[in-house]
Amino acid sequence: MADDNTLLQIEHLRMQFGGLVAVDDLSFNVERGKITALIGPNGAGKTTVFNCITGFYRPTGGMLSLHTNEGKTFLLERLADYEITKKAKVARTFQNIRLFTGLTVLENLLVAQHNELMRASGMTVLGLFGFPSYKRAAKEAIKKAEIWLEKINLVNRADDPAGDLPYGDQRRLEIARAMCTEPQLLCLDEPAAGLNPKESLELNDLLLNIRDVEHTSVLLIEHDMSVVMEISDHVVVLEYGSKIADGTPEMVKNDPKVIAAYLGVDEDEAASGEVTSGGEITGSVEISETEIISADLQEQEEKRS
Ligand SMILES: Nc1ncnc2c1ncn2[C@@H]1O[C@H](COP(=O)(O)OP(=O)(O)OP(=O)(O)O)[C@@H](O)[C@H]1O
Repeated sequence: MADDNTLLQIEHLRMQFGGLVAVDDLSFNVERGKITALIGPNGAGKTTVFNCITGFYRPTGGMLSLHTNEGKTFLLERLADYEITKKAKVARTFQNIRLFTGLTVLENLLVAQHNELMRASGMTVLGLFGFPSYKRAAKEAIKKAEIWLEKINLVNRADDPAGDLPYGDQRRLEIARAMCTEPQLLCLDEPAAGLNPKESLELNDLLLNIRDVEHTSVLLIEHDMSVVMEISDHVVVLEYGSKIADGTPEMVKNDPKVIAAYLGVDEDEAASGEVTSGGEITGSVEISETEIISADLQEQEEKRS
């Protein structure tokens, strides 16, 4: 059910690749002004859901209704990817960083505003030189870039090539670049992948700022439980393409189905409180964040190398 607080309503989403059902009858809502995390073991279908939302894949079935803050509704499954970005105001980042590494940090933030600048130029070369609207838009673009440079603490590196930045700074720059397009929904695919604990904390601060100051809704795929449990308002858990849990971080963390999915044990075993990921017998079971985090760090290291 959607109400005024629902920004994105996903209903009975299905995505099939030949004989493989990657996402099966998935329904959940992304609330306006909240951080929603989509989690699940490798291959659960998380990135496929993102690809359906952002128009990279045309879903096999289901509806994706985006209700903008201005009261318009867009059926994303019927739009091309560029329309989803431009009209429905959905921005995304990818698992692998996709900055323009040869451009400076500032240029990366300005390129993101290219559409706005072209519109202000009247789409003509003359416009580029003469239109007052273009000059005004250019000034605003620089102002917006400066604001984001400050938010991500990179004012001093504005003129350096983006590719020279440390990994954590590149991740935050990519998010800032997406924010320069003024999205209503920001989709982040594993933003904490490969970050060290200090960089993870900086990422948390940035995402909380995006929610609380920019009032932008965030949907994030994340394996790093220190990020998910710390900043999410709502967590949806997928396993084999289906939803197995949907609730607050606290509810999800203690759900036997989720514990079983992560630890690779039976749900009954998980519910009985007798199994840990190391196979030891204990009196209580909860997803061990440190164990998941260390397993993820190992995986992230492998992805980076
Ligand atoms: N274009 C595609 N063609 C065929 N199969 C695909 C395609 N994209 C994804 N899949 C399959 O769909 C399933 C879900 O993949 P997906 O990448 O969505 O999982 P994920 O939860 O994001 O995994 P991870 O956490 O490892 O990134 C996998 O079995 C994957 O191999």
